Amino acid sequence: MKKIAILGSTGSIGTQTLDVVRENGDIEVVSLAAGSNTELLEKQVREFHPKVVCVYQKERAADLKERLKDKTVKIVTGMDGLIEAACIPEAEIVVTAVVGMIGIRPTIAAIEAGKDIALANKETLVTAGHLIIPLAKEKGIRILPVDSEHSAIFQSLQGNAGNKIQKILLTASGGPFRGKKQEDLLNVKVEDALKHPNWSMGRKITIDSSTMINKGLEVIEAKWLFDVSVDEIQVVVQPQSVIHSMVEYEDGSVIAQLGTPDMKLPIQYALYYPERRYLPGDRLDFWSLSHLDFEKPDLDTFYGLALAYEAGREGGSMPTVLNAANELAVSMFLDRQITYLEIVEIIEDCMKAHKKIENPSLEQILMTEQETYERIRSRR
Ligand SMILES: NC(=O)C1=CN([C@@H]2O[C@H](COP(=O)(O)OP(=O)(O)OC[C@H]3O[C@@H](n4cnc5c(N)ncnc54)[C@H](OP(=O)(O)O)[C@@H]3O)[C@@H](O)[C@H]2O)C=CC1
Ligand SMILES: CC(=O)[C@@H](O)[C@H](O)COP(=O)(O)O
Ligand SMILES: [Mn+2]
Repeated sequence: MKKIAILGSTGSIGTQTLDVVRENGDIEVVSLAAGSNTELLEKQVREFHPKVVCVYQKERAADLKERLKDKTVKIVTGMDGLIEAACIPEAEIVVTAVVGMIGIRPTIAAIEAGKDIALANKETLVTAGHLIIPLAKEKGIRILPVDSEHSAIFQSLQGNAGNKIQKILLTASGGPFRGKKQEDLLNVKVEDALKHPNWSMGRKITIDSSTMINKGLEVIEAKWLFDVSVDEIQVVVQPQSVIHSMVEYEDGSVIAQLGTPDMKLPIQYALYYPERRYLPGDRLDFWSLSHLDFEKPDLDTFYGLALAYEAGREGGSMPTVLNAANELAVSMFLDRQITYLEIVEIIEDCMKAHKKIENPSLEQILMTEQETYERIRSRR
């Protein structure tokens, strides 16, 4: 039995990971972690019987203890608890499906403890890729991509070890506002931005897709995962989200991975790599799929993507500023404290004001995060 830990088990990726576990029947879940959703954590503990369960918010721990008083499960909380869930000795693979750069410390701790990482939590690699990738190499652990595009690239690289990549073609749906101009986005409501055309996902990433900041984060994520520069990554809008990404080799061959938009595929591929298993669900039907479209991204309207390229080129602490500013701005937009267009305005303002640190330590990354939050809060 393969043994896994799931950080972010109550979210979109976390629950789909548990679907994959349930459908296969040969994976043991040894720890679970979430932020505050004790109701769902209780159900998950009763179904999957982990040894450790973490609820990050300390004020929710008493509720979880009460709910699980008849069960023999260790209940932990806070950052120490999240790290304990990530480092549980039994786990071979840690699925990092928490949202945001809160994932940095447990991911680093899990790598140090020798765990393979099935990585969905892109914000961790965006902000701390320069620490995580060398550490993973040093410890000889695998970082298996879960993000659909990165899984597609990883799949397109199979059997091509040693061959030079000419470029990575990172596909984007274009989000719900594809084809719109800045002036069309003045009055965007939260509900409009949460309508992703193809994927059902958590709220934060869905907003990120609508601004195309998600694609910007993915460019930086791909830079770290595949050891390329951001300028070797070309974003291609593919509105149907059927081509999940592609790799162009130096002989001009382009290898792609295609499929229906279903995150269970990359999750299962990461958990069983290099094995492919049967996955129930819809299949692509090329007789009814009449056409596929391709477009160049509109970097004037979606200039957050251009800012992400800039942050990726600059490196150092700049991607942390991009990411932290986005995390706070998106949560403020979701709380209806700022307008839609202010999300990217805030990111640009924070990046302009930041004095870059070349090779930031973990402490400097977390300090930069706090400084970015303080700058945004002092705007009001
Ligand atoms: N959803 C998708 O299809 C895809 C997601 N990703 C990436 O995967 C990650 C997760 O996304 P998604 O599943 O959509 O997000 P969700 O918002 O659906 O889920 C987030 C999860 O993280 C937990 N969480 C939040 N804060 C903490 C904390 N401080 N400590 C522990 N757990 C915490 C939440 O717990 P609680 O429920 O208690 O708040 C929840 O389980 C993101 O980085 C996203 O970019 C990448 C590709 C596709
Ligand atoms: C499913 C997944 O991996 C998301 O990151 C998805 O790619 C979002 O879609 P867009 O950012 O392309 O709109
Ligand atoms: Mn993606």
